[in-house]
Amino acid sequence: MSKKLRVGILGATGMVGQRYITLLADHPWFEVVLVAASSRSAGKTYEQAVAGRWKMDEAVPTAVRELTILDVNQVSQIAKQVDFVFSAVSMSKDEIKKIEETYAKAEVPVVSNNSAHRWTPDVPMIVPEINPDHTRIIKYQRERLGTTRGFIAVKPNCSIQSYAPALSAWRKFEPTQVVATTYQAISGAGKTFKDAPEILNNVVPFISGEEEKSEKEPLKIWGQVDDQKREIIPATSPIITSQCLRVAVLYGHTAAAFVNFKQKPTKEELIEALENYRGVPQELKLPSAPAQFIQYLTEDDRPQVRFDVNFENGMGISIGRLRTDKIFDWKFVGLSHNTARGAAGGAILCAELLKAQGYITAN
Ligand SMILES: N[C@@H](CC=O)C(=O)O
Repeated sequence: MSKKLRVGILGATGMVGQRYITLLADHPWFEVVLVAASSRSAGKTYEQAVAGRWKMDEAVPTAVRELTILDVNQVSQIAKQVDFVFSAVSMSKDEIKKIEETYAKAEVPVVSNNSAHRWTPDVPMIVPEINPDHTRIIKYQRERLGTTRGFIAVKPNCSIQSYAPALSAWRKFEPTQVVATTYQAISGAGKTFKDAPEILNNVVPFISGEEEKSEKEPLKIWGQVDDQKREIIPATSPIITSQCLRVAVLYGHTAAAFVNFKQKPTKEELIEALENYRGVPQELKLPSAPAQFIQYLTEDDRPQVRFDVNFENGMGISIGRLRTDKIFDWKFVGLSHNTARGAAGGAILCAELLKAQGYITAN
């Protein structure tokens, strides 16, 4: 068996960092050898640093308990010890942009959960089933950064994962207009019910920056690599408008969506397109790839967070309630796991794709 790639987690103590740690505990290709966080946690063991703030159901994996946390700003020291890093650092957007680029320039591939670089034109924003070919922009990014190994790749916001996969499966029917209302879990804000008592018996109709991300990010994912401009040119349709609400759910973002199409597909055609949607992760059988990317549920009261959020270990998308509408052509409800597919799990699948394509290698 070939040696595992050495991974560092930047921002290892936060909720997304903790999810990386648990999802990577028995990963066949990657081994967490380094954990980094802010200077407040640096010098502590991982177990000490997360004591009293560990939010996962699983115990802290034995292999990382005794790792000493490094300061994320110790870039050259960290660069020597890893083959690549996952970034879930919590800083201002400008600081994140800068530190992720510093790692890339230190020849460390960075797979990021943060939004800071999502609109950097030569940074691919990847959902491996949808736009695996966008990774070819990395050669231009490396030329700009002056690197041979280092680069930045990002995953999109968790809010889009409940409806963008269905719209991707339906691209051939040319969606023109989409309304998507999301009902987002509190873990998306890094909280549990213990930290967020204000959400009980409540719906909060505002999540900062979320609606813009929900409307724009799918367009970059459906865009094209322009070899002349050396950037990814976003698609111009469909027009998406969205409202994002925080609800009293721990894990699972639900979307209620309406769609108009240029072509006029039947319900059977739409369901068939969902169920047969396969991508490179399924073809290559990447370790975190769901066998079935999208399931269609026929029961009137599904998808439900309680029953469906863990479909395919939280890496599959559940769609249901597809029906015609008085104003739009079709409406449907979608559900995705926001910290698995929507955050750390999506980034791990992205890193698996990058390894399979030869962009992440042993240093
Ligand atoms: N911003 C999201 C998290 C997704 O990445 C949320 O607040 O739910």
